Amino acid sequence: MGGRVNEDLIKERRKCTFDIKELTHIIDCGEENTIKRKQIDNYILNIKELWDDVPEEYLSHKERYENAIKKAFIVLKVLRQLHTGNIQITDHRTPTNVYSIQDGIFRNVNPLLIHIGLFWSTIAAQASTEQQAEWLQPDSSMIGTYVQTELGHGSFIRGIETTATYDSTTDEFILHTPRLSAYKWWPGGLGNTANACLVMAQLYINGTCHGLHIFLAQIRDFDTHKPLPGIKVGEIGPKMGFNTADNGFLGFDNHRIPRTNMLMKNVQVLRDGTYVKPKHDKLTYGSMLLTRVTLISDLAYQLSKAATIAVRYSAVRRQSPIKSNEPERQILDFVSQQHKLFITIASSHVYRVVGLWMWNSHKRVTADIHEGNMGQLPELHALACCLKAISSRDASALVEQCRLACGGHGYMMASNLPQIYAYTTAAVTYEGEYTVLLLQTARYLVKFWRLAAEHKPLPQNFAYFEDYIKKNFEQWRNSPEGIIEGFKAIVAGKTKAAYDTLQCNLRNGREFEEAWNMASVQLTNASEYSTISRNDIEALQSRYEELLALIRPNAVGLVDAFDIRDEVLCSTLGAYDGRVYERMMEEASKSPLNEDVVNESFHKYIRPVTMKNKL
Ligand SMILES: CCCCCCCC/C=C\CCCCCCCCCCCCCC(=O)SCCNC(=O)CCNC(=O)[C@H](O)C(C)(C)COP(=O)(O)OP(=O)(O)OC[C@H]1O[C@@H](n2cnc3c(N)ncnc32)[C@H](O)[C@@H]1OP(=O)(O)O
Ligand SMILES: Cc1cc2nc3c(=O)[nH]c(=O)nc-3n(C[C@H](O)[C@H](O)[C@H](O)COP(=O)(O)OP(=O)(O)OC[C@H]3O[C@@H](n4cnc5c(N)ncnc54)[C@H](O)[C@@H]3O)c2cc1C
Repeated sequence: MGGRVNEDLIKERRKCTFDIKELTHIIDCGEENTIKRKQIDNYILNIKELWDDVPEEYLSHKERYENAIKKAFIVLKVLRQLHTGNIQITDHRTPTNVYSIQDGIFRNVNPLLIHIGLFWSTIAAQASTEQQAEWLQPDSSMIGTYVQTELGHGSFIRGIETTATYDSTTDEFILHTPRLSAYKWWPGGLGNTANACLVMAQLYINGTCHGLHIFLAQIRDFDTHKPLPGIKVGEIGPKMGFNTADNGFLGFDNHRIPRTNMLMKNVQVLRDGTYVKPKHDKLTYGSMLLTRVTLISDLAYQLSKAATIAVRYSAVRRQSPIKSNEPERQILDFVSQQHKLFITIASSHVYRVVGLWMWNSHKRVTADIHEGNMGQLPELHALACCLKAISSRDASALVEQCRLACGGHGYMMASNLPQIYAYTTAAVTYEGEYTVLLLQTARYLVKFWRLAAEHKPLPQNFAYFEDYIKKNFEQWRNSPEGIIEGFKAIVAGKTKAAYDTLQCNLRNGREFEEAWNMASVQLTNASEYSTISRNDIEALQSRYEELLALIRPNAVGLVDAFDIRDEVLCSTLGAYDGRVYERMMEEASKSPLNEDVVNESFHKYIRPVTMKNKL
């Protein structure tokens, strides 16, 4: 759409006091990455077949999927060309995320997300060298997905009921779904797209259960795409979001696969049925760990999208004067609006930095695991659980806050904020539900509190537990370092309170698991345990208000620095030129309800009633 840039946005950009490009390079982890990202954006944006004339909200459930799958395979082809062509992507999961352009292409989810993001990466991480050589061919016919959750079990995966029973007479595993609750339910791409999958199932050898293992199973014919005999597969129906992802269900009726289809890098079943244990029995959960780490950066990116839309809109939107004799003000001038929006910008930066840090930690710990050293895995798991849980919860709350900050127009699908919210809030549940993951972190913290309480040696990371017990905490200091000390006190105080409740429940004769359940609200909530006083809180509050005023002139510059193209933002409210009302009117004109001046329902249903007595 042509036209001049909104005057208020022009003024905002002139006011900015820092170099926007420099911040973009920092966000991208270097100018080189910015250049690479822009090259890829331009390359993909020039593929005309990837862009729709009709907004996808007007398509049916079936049409949405068909449109998305058409685009997904164009994107897959591009990806393969990019990997072999002039523009090299070496590490597609880096938090700089050159893949962000897909948000614009799909306005929803790539139906091949799990194929690319989980299926291939699980094979790469958990299959033996020989299996990888066979399965990871660039021209493979396999379109796969990651099949773990069942109708009856998602969080408590030890409860999974699908079985893989070794038959040594034929050298095969028999995959079986014993009852309705054991049907696989949810995997992305399973409904219509995938012809293969990685299945999490309970391994049985000679009547002994060895727990959960991952198996590669073909489920549809590579040529006809019909389900193989013994496979019942389909799509689960419309959801709050993710409607282009054809999430599916799957049941096995004694479906046979070769023994060599169990992922055997860390654990093996030999020809005679001998079971060779892994070095750590949670290595099978490795894909969940990696996805939790990756998600932190993805959620930071979703926050930057929501902030960009809401800040630009707030600079363009004028409503109400502050003083009655003045003209109406940009809504960005209201301090309460700044509070809603600037925290979203800040949170995006926080989770971007933390996501990068976690990404590097994951790389380091994985390298250690390759060398046989599992020592850092529990800490990484505890951190990934907590950070995935809070980043998803914060991100969905803040995206919703940005939507509300755009008033009624934020409720329009054309603002794209409802879609970003639906996408973001799903992350609170998938890949480990919020509370369930927080309880994993609590379990880790309580373990170290017990050591502290028993005056046993603690790792350096937990020295602050000892400080808390010895009352070595400093008085509150109103500074970044002081705030960190305050948080340490809160964690220590909260862990102590939960631990004490746990001990009290145990003393009262409860079994540990029951006592844990009773303490679980305390184990997941945070309270104020620091030495902060009422005066300190008031000082912090006024410092915060001063900072809002300092950020205000740079607000548009800060979101411009995220450098998200209009084609990715897909928002009438958030486009770079700020021509909000023109874009809204243009989008409205695409509604099929505007095709006829008088809709035919008038003649069928309305007129017979309203004109009844007059005919
Ligand atoms: C150009 C365009 C291109 C487009 C291309 C697209 C490509 C995109 C690529 C990348 C972009 C990425 C963007 C990211 C977006 C991603 C979107 C994702 C979409 C949706 C995916 C959803 C997938 C799923 O949901 S899969 C299913 C996930 N399910 C879960 O997470 C289940 C949760 N439950 C559990 O994990 C477990 O049950 C549990 C951990 C809660 C408990 O397990 P348990 O009962 O076996 O254990 P215990 O509680 O008894 O604990 C025992 C012991 O083990 C430790 N433990 C547990 N887990 C782990 C672990 N993972 N690692 C290490 N240790 C572990 C635990 O701490 C205990 O230790 P103790 O010492 O205390 O005994
Ligand atoms: C959009 C989307 C995509 C998905 N994609 C995939 C996929 O590709 N592959 C796949 O395998 N799965 C997928 N899933 C499934 C997802 O991983 C699970 O839904 C998720 O792990 C939560 O499990 P659940 O549904 O069993 O929830 P539940 O565990 O039934 O949660 C319900 C409630 O019970 C509480 N609860 C459960 N256990 C405990 C406990 N021990 N202590 C305290 N409270 C507890 C929870 O906190 C929650 O409040 C997807 C889900 C969604 C929404």
